Amino acid sequence: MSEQSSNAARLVILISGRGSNMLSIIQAIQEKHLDAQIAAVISNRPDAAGIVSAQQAGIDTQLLDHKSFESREAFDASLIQVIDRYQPDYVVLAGFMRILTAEFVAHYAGKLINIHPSLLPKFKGLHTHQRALEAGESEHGASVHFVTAELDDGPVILQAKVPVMADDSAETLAARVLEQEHMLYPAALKKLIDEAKANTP
Ligand SMILES: Nc1nc2c(c(=O)[nH]1)N[C@@H](CN(C=O)c1ccc(C(=O)N[C@@H](CCC(=O)O)C(=O)O)cc1)CN2
Ligand SMILES: NCC(=O)N[C@@H]1O[C@H](COP(=O)([O-])[O-])[C@@H](O)[C@H]1O
Repeated sequence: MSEQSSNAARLVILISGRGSNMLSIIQAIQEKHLDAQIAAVISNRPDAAGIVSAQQAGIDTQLLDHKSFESREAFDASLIQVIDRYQPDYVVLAGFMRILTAEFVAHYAGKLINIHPSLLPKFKGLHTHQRALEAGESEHGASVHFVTAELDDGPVILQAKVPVMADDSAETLAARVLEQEHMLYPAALKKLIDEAKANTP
């Protein structure tokens, strides 16, 4: 990774799959659109392709397989121990597919964010694109929000909208939304980081 400023925001990114949103953040940092550094990328799935991508970018990676733990609480407690080694300013969920416990959320209150593929508060949860089509929505999109114990219910930081086309499938709509996500997440992080700097004496 290229050098960042000495006070660059430290990010730990959590993924479960390909990590395309993680890659958009890496690119924004490399192109100096985002004054941040990625301290680590952590996945709950051994097969997450994004882990290889992060390693190729020279970023420290950790695997914490949730299936190796007897409970959600035990997984989350172990995840906190791993994350806290890096002392992040923000914990960034990027295609991370585990519901986090209230204890985990409270531990990172105000610094835990997620990107969700819908215009919250519409379509919380999974299968958002199919649900938007079934609801006859004329527009759809993605939201970056603070994570709370309640699923996909936290304060929205930034949103991006796309039109729903008459011949859209869930796949074509998802692709249009994902294209916007890749601009939205770096923009949302920049907003948070700039606001934090403005509020720092
Ligand atoms: N407490 C919270 N945890 C998480 C939030 C949140 O807002 N509050 N956001 C999600 C991200 N997410 C949608 O944006 C989401 C992720 C996962 C699931 C889900 O049902 N997961 C299942 C397992 C699914 C799988 O492994 O494929 C589960 O955890 O049992 C719903 C929404 C991240 N966490
Ligand atoms: N509930 C969380 C969720 O559905 N996240 C979604 O997973 C997709 C893959 O992300 P990725 O390519 O960054 O891994 C993205 O569309 C993201 O919004």
